Amino acid sequence: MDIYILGGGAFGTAIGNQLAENLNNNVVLFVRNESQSKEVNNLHTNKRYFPNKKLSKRLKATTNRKALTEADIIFLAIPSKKIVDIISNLKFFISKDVLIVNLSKGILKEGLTIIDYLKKELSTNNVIAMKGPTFSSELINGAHSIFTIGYKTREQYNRIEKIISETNIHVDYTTDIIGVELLSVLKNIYAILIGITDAQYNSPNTRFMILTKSFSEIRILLKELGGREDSLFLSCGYGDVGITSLNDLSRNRTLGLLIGKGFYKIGNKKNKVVLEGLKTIKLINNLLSEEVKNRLPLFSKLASFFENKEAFFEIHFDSLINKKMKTVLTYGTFDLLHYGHLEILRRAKELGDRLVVGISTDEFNQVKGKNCQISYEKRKEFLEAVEYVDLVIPESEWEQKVQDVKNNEVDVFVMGDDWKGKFDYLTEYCDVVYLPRTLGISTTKLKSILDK
Ligand SMILES: NC(=O)C1=CN([C@@H]2O[C@H](COP(=O)(O)OP(=O)(O)OC[C@H]3O[C@@H](n4cnc5c(N)ncnc54)[C@H](OP(=O)(O)O)[C@@H]3O)[C@@H](O)[C@H]2O)C=CC1
Ligand SMILES: O=C(CO)COP(=O)(O)O
Repeated sequence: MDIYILGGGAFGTAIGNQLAENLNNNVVLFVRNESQSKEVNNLHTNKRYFPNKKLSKRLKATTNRKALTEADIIFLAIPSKKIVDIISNLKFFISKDVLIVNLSKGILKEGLTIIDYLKKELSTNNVIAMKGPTFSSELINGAHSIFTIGYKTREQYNRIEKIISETNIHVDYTTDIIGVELLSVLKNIYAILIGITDAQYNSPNTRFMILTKSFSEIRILLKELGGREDSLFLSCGYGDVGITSLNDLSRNRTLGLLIGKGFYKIGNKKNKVVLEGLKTIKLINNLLSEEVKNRLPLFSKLASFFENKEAFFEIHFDSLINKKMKTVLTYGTFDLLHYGHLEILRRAKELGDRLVVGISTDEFNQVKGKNCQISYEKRKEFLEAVEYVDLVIPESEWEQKVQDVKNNEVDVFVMGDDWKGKFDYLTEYCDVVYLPRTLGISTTKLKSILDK
């Protein structure tokens, strides 16, 4: 298999050297500097990145763009901010059949993933992600290391499986390519935060408190930005967040340590080190609504620190961490449960941590003149099976709401906006929110379809 690696820096060299262990792989680093190419080919070293390392004699290098036309697989091991320039310069030498593997841990302007950019720019779907808890300095020394492959077709996965045999590279895999891309970006952001925390507190208790909260925020971000929650359990998730946040080999964590100790000046244009996390905070922040940001106190604090060029990063534990548990209350009949119901329950739950749902009893429905298809007991069972719902209580009369709010220590009362204004009297006891209804679906509509 002919493998070309764009980038002969630390990571490109490390992974190339390891892939060269497999005698069926012809591995070539594509570099921009002729003297570096000669050094790799003749002296089998790349001293700028690994001063003490002799590389495999089987690892080659080139500066010749035409050579890329021979590739079966091309790996991208270049900083994300350079990708657009480099690919637009090389795209005429990259054939449609080649498998492109993105190793770079960043996103592009307007939140475009590198994968989506490559697909569009190279007019191909043959693009996959490969990210893991893998420091170059470890990989170059042959440490057993794992990556998550974010792929779409079996053929793509097979090709990777083939080239990693006989090496110390291992893989887990998912079809959630976007999740793999996002996690590789988010882990850098939170590694900066853990670095700051360690510099300021040097306390395992505090570190793991912030790390636990970081995982909760990463989970929210992953879901909001289109990834799958279960990808967090792969090596690109817990693995990469862990290695980058907790190890001083990480550049992002080191940046956090410098900020925490007061050494880092925001806006330092002279920096040559690849700091993917720094660039991505703003890009991710621009993608989020205010409602989502409110659920991400750690991320929001970091974003405002960089945006406002604050002099000192301070963790206000009371506001950042000791967020009081919020209870949300809503009411309904929930007859013939449908996706409009699920939508309102999901959005209600997002306003707090615990969702209580009052459902009208069969007797109360009679008072209201409502004809229900499903009994109270069955409707209760349905609702209890919904993951957003924590408690179901009976609603037997109109007047019970104030008492329910008090009994359940409710912070937010939520109803669909068809009730707008009707429950404003509850603002004396809690916040009152009217959520827009989901268009195109209602129980009335379902009943009329069933009647026909
Ligand atoms: N998938 C994974 O598990 C991992 C991925 N990474 C990612 O890999 C990427 C590269 O990181 P790393 O190797 O550590 O960084 P390095 O700084 O060590 O290397 C960067 C490479 O990119 C090249 N480069 C930079 N600018 C240009 C340009 N304008 N034109 C052509 N080449 C350029 C450099 O060339 P030159 O030497 O000539 O300056 C160098 O070869 C990052 O996105 C990083 O996040 C890192 C670790 C693990
Ligand atoms: O991605 C990495 C380890 O998996 C390297 O992290 P840094 O870029 O923070 O050094």
